[in-house]
Amino acid sequence: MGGRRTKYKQEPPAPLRNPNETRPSTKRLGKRKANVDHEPEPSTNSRPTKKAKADKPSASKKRTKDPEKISKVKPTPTKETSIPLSEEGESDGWEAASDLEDVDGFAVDGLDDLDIDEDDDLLRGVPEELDLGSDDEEVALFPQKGRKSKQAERPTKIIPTASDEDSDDESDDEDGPITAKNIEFRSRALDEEAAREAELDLEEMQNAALDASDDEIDMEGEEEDTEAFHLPTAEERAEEKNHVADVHVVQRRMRECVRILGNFSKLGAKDRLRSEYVEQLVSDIASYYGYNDFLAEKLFQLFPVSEAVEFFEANEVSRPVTIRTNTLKTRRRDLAQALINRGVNLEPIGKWTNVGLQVFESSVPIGATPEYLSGHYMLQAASSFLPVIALSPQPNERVLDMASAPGGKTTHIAALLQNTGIVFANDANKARTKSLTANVHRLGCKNVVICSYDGREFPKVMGGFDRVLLDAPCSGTGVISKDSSVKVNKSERDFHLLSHLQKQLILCAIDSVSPDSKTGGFLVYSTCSVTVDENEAVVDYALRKRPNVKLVDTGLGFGRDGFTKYRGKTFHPSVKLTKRFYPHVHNMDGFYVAKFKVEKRTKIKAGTQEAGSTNTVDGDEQQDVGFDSDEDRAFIEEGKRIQMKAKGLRVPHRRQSDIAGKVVKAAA
Ligand SMILES: C[S@@+](CC[C@H](N)C(=O)[O-])C[C@H]1O[C@@H](n2cnc3c(N)ncnc32)[C@H](O)[C@@H]1O
Repeated sequence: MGGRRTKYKQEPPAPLRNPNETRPSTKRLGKRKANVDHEPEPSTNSRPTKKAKADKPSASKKRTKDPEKISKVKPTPTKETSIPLSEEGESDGWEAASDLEDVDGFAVDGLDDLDIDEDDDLLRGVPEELDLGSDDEEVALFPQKGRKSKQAERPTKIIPTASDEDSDDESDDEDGPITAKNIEFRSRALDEEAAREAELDLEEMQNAALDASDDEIDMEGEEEDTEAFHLPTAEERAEEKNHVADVHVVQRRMRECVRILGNFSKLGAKDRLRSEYVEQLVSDIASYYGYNDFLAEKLFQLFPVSEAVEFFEANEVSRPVTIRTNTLKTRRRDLAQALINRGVNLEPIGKWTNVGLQVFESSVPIGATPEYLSGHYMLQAASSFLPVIALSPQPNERVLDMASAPGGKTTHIAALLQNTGIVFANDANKARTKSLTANVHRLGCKNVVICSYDGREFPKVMGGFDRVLLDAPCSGTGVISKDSSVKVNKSERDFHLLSHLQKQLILCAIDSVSPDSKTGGFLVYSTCSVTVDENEAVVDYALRKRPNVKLVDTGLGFGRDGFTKYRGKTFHPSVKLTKRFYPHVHNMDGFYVAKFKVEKRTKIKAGTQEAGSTNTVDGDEQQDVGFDSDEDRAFIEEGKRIQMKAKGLRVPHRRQSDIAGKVVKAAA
């Protein structure tokens, strides 16, 4: 039996890059699909699963068949054809490009109460990345080819489609192009595929027990390898930092650390601590994938050891290009047919959406087709459909999209409202509302009012909404494959400031929802970040500050449950109802979605409420968001300090220990 030891010995070193060299891009779009409907359990074993093995033949079959499929309709793009998104290879006529230029404007407009002053680079820096986050139309402008990562080779399908499996139904040729006639059939086939996947999952779970006993056997032989592996001492690590690390050495060391940490009591060197292996692994991950040490560690902590590596690997690969059918103008089957006729190879995304299409290859610029220009679809990341599906707006409702530019979700809401009711699409960054306006017009949304307030001004500006979406400004740690600058430009302080802003915004969003709504009374909070500070911690804070809200099921049907415990913090048990999405599990951007039901405020007896809470009055009266608890003091003081400085007043020096202590406490 080939144990792990044998596998590692036989495995030739994978092609590696020098971490100090520019990393060749691994981006190649739309080639891989995976299964969101049946998400795999976190892998703790690097060997291919049985399910994965079973998937392989159909995956390779698909690769060989796709070009033929296209050639029936249009000149065949080569297998290496990337997906042009516009004539020039960038977003021509596509607002996302201008969004990037708007970034500075956003920094000033969006966060001016949040301590922006001239020499506070960090505060300027934070928002610059925020809007790169879940901007829907920023789907990989330049699909590139290059090193195919381990993640890209994973055969697990994340977005299942009918044509991945042969159909028994001879009335529909799954290898043929999607037509108006067969698209219904193929959607049905997705359900069947999902059922088959469920069976495979079950089988895989049953086999896991057998695999575990195999591992025991493998481990015995592996001990020899452990002897050969030397974990550098602190001095050796310091010395190594002075040189360019050999990537082969780094890669082997990462593999060894993962393996040893998987069974530390047996494989760990007797004179070394587990934490030393972890420290080495995090440091190697940071240098190998190009993260700063702080962020590498922060992200590493979210997962079991071997899964963490999968997450980092997945961030090196582009997510599939996906589009959302604008049902105000067309139907998915008609859009699919129109694009197929233009030489686009596409398929429905998965059963969880009836408007999404995944684009595999295209011989035309997907961001400049006549269908695109006439608003038949939005280029939109699959993850970005999720908050609106969770929001589930109903016709004739009054909806607030509190941070809406460039409008991927606003236009989706407008479509679900079928152009009835009203959507207030707000964004603090005035410059970014240009692209929002353009998208609203292009998609033919007639029920949208665009405004530009700081979200923290709601509900003073207006309230009483049936539903509110807060797709919050965030660090973008879920979209690193789109914006790799996040890897190096986020510090601890960024996360504290962001988390604080998100906490302020979520309270304002809650207070903007009408508890008297006949049809709604819901808030959806989402981010394109995977950190707990920006997600569960914010949601938990809202639950504590607003006893009139409760979390409800998102209705999404997939995704990992939110953390209820994390690194010594305990959140409300209902935080489990919130959902996390990961690139390495769902093959979509990292994302977080929470759905709240807002109830009527009740009178709470004096003394039972934290200072700063607003939930002390009956009726409609909306009060200011209180931020006077201990938790907020550090931020308030920091804000005052910066405001004084901006006014030219003499500011007392910031005591380092004070700031670090208070801010860390506040964020805890
Ligand atoms: C993640 S993006 C929103 C993407 C958008 N929902 C979509 O689907 O296209 C976050 C947005 O929040 C905006 N923003 C930042 N701070 C804000 C604030 N205090 N109030 C309102 N909007 C804010 C940014 O300008 C940015 O456009």
